[in-house]
Amino acid sequence: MSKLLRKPNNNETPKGITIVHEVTAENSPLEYVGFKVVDLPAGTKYTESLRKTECCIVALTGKINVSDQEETFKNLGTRENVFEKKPTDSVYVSNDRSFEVEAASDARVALCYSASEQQRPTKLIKASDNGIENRGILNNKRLVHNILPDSDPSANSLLVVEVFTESGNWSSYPPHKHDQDNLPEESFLEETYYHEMNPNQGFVFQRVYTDDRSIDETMCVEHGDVVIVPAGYHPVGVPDGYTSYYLNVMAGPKRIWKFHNDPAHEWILKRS
Ligand SMILES: O=C[C@H](O)[C@@H](O)[C@H](O)CC(=O)O
Repeated sequence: MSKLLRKPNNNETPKGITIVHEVTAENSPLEYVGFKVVDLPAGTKYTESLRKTECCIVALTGKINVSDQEETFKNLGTRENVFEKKPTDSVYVSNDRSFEVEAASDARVALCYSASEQQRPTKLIKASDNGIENRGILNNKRLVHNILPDSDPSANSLLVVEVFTESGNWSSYPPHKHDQDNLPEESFLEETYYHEMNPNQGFVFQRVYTDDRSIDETMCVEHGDVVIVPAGYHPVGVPDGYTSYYLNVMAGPKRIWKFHNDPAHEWILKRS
């Protein structure tokens, strides 16, 4: 199995909380991005103290209350299933702060991390704050919810976005990359994909490849899997009959999303 593909670990804690995924600098090739998926049964609490990292807490499904020990945001979350395709609520918590996530119902939460030195205010990112985009044409149409885009100055290095791709369509397509710290041409952002499928027995194909093919992995990605993108192009193809969801976390030396399309496939954009 590709080293870029992570199956759910489902590590249960004594409190009954399940750490579904945990991607760190220690267990991955990533230096800037960290990622967790946590399942919280109703009534349980997950707490964490951040050091020099910032975190965007995304209420993937269910209802949660989030506190940073100074403010409490109650009744967050808008959906029981991501495929309701409603934007959801998130909370940005900066470095050197602690937070608590309390499950008001059974909940699945994504914790999106990146390096941060300059502490910023905690911020509720309401579902209605998400920038909505219908991106692409023909068979590369997708729905994008910009949760924490580079146009939002709330964070130091973190970018968070979720994408829905319908049956028979491609996304992150034409293939693009952002693995060079070479602005204004391109920015360097590592990336993680957290995937869900509807129906959940489905799969997508995701390829991660570099120009020199030093990385060239084509993966069959299933419901609940994570794909790690340290570098390279990273297109996703969705088989007929299924809908794909993924949550992206990106971070790098500069908080700008400036990607470079694979020249071999950029002609795709010229069709009407
Ligand atoms: O670089 C960003 C990620 O690849 C996705 O968020 C991608 O941009 C989604 C898309 O445009 O299909």
